[in-house]
This record gives sequence, C-alpha cells and structure tokens, in this order.
Amino acid sequence: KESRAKKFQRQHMDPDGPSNNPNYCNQMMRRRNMTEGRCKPVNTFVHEPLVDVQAICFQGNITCKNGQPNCHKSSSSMKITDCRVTSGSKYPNCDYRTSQKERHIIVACEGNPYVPVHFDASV
Ligand SMILES: Nc1ncnc2c1ncn2[C@@H]1O[C@H](C(=O)NS(=O)(=O)C[C@H]2[C@@H](O)[C@H](n3ccc(=O)[nH]c3=O)O[C@@H]2CO)[C@@H](O)[C@H]1O
Repeated sequence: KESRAKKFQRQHMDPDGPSNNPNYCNQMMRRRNMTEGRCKPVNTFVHEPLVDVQAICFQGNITCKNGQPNCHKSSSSMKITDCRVTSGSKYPNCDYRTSQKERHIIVACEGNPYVPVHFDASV
C-alpha cells in the first residue's frame, strides 16, 4: 500500500522540472496516475529538491483549508506548475492547462517522521 508521504511525492514532486512544454500537465498527470477513473481537476507539481519541500513542515505553521492545524507555509517562494483541467476535457482524454508559477506553497504534514502528506494551496 502506498504511504501518504509517497502519495504526496507521486502527486506533487517533480524536482527535475519545470518544463516549458505546454503538454507538461497532460503528460505528467497521466504518468503520475491522476487520470484514472476521473481527471483530477487541479494538481500542483513542485520543482524543488525533496529535502527543501520536506523542510516546509518545520516552517510557518498555519491553519489548513479544512480547519486542521497542521499546515505549513514555505518561507520562500518555489517553482511550481499548476495543472488545471480544461473545459473541453473529456475523460479518459484528460486535457490540462499548464501554468508555471513561483509561489509560496502550503502543505499539511503528519507522522513521525513529520512529513508532507497533502498539498493545501499556493500563495
Ligand atoms: N490538514 C490535513 N492534514 C492531513 N491530511 C489532510 C489534511 N487536509 C486534507 N488531507 C488529506 O489529503 C488528501 C487529499 O488529497 N486532500 S485534497 O484536498 O484532495 C488535495 C488537493 C490537492 O491535491 C490538489 N490541489 C489543490 C490546490 C492546489 O493549488 N494544488 C493542488 O494540487 O487538489 C486537491 C483538492 O483540493 C486527503 O486524503 C485528505 O484527507
């Protein structure tokens, strides 16, 4: 069974990116298995080293969107790519808009070791 930490990495980590390729999201959403059963509507990939994203768990503690107290906001902005499903997208041919950004990211952390398990938002 995939751990929540591993699931976070599968869904949100791409240290080798970003890629200016307009098909980045179409390729990556499939490759990372987020287009099975349905097209995941929104997903962010983070183009920073894993250790830098794991360090966020020890940075600014803030309340998550769902009210839980275990979210953390990155001290610095990070290179990300937002993938958002297009209006014309029809499962199983999931179609995404690819948007490269530099944002502070907000993740939820859990466990021992205390690691990212959920992507909450970017600001
Ligand atoms: N505090 C917590 N502590 C611990 N766990 C917590 C906590 N909160 C939730 N989980 C868990 O996380 C799991 C999960 O998948 N939550 S999810 O909201 O659907 C994820 C969002 C995110 O993937 C994506 N998104 C969204 C915006 C954006 O900019 N970029 C972007 O990528 O869209 C998704 C839907 O919004 C679920 O098991 C839930 O129980």
